Amino acid sequence: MYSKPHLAVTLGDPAGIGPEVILKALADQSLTSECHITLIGHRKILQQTYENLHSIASSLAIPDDLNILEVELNENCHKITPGIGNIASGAASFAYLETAITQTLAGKFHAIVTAPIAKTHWKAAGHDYPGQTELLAEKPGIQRFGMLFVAKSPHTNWTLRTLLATTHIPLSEVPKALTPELLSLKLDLLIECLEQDFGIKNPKIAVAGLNPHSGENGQLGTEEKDWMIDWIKQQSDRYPQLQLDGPIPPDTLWVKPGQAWYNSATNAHDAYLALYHDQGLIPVKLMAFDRAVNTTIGLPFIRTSPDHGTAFDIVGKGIADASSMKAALQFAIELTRQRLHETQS
Ligand SMILES: NC(=O)c1ccc[n+]([C@@H]2O[C@H](COP(=O)([O-])OP(=O)(O)OC[C@H]3O[C@@H](n4cnc5c(N)ncnc54)[C@H](O)[C@@H]3O)[C@@H](O)[C@H]2O)c1
Ligand SMILES: N[C@H](C(=O)O)[C@H](O)COP(=O)(O)O
Repeated sequence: MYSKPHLAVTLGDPAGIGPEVILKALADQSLTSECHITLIGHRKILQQTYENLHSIASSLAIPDDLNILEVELNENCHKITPGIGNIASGAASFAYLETAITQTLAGKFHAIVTAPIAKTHWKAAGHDYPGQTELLAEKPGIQRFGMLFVAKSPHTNWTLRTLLATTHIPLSEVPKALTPELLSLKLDLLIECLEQDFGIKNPKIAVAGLNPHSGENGQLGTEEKDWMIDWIKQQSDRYPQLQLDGPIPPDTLWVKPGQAWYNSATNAHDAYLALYHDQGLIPVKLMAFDRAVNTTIGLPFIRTSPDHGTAFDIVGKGIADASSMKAALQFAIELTRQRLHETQS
C-alpha cells in the first residue's frame, strides 16, 4: 500500500483567477478523493472568492472544508483587490510559493501545484524572477531544469510534450542564448524525464529550427548551418537508441502534432524541443489551452501548474475554466504515485 499523494497547492496571485480555479477544481470529489491537499495562502482570500462567486459560478468547494496553511505576511490582505494585481498581491504570491517550496523540501508534501502569478507584481514587490520556475529551481540549488508542457488529446488520447529550450527572455536574446551546451542540457533532461515519468525508453524527439525554413541553407539565417545540424548529428551518435529529427522548419514542425491531436498519431514524435517560448507555446495553447499542464523537470520534487495566467480581465465573473488546474492536480497525483511506487518497489 502506498500513502496518498499529499499536494501543496499555492493560491498564486490572490487578485487573479487562481483562487477561483482552485475552488472549482476542488469541488470535484473524484480528484480530491485521490489525494490530500494543503492550500498555501490565506483563507480570507478563498472566503472572499467564494462569497463573490457562489451565486454565479458552477460548483465551488467551501473554504471552511479545506485544509489551509496560512502564510504570514507583512503586507495586508485587505490591500488586495480582485482583478487588480499590485505589490501586495505580488508579495503574497511570492510568499505562498516560498512557503510551499520550504515545506516540500522539508518533506511535508510530495508535490507542489502552483496557481498562476504575475511576474510584473513579483517584480514590483522586489522579487525579480522571470517566473515561478526559476524560484522553484533556485531554492533547492538546481541549475539543470526545464519547462515542459504536457497535454493529452481528448480526441485521440495522444500526448503532446513540448520542452522549451529558452523561456522568459526577450526574443532578441534568443539566438545568443541558444548554444550546443544549452540544447544538450535540455535534451538530456528531456530523455531522462521521458523515461522516468512516461516510461518511454527509446523516444522519438523532434528539434525545431530557429529560422524560417530552418535557414534555407544559410540564406534565411545561419544558426542551423553554423552549428545546429552538426549538433543533431553528434547527439544522434551520443544516443544511438534515440530517433532525433531536426532542425525541422518551425512552421511545419507542428503539422504532425496537429494531426496526432485531432485525428491519429501517425508519425508524431514523443516530444518536441522548441527553441523559444512562443515557438513552443503557440501550438500548445492553440490545441490545448483548456488542458495543458506546465511541469518543471529536473527538480528534487514534483511541480505542476495550469498553462494559463492570472487572467485579471475575467476575475469575479465566475467564468474561469478550471480544466487546466484540474489537469495539473491530476498530473501531480499520477507523478507522485509513480515515484512512490518506484521508491517502494
Ligand atoms: N504559470 C504562471 O504563473 C503563468 C502562466 C502564464 C502567464 N502568467 C502571467 O499571467 C499574467 C497574464 O498573462 P496573459 O494575459 O498573457 O495570459 P492569461 O492566460 O492570464 O490570459 C490570456 C487570455 O486567456 C483568458 N484566460 C486565461 N485563463 C483562463 C481560464 N482558466 N478560463 C477562461 N479564460 C482564461 C484570459 O481571460 C485572457 O483573455 C502575466 O503576468 C503572466 O506573466 C503566469
Ligand atoms: N511560460 C509559461 C506560460 O506561458 O504558461 C508560464 O509563464 C510559466 O511560468 P512559471 O515559470 O511561473 O511557471
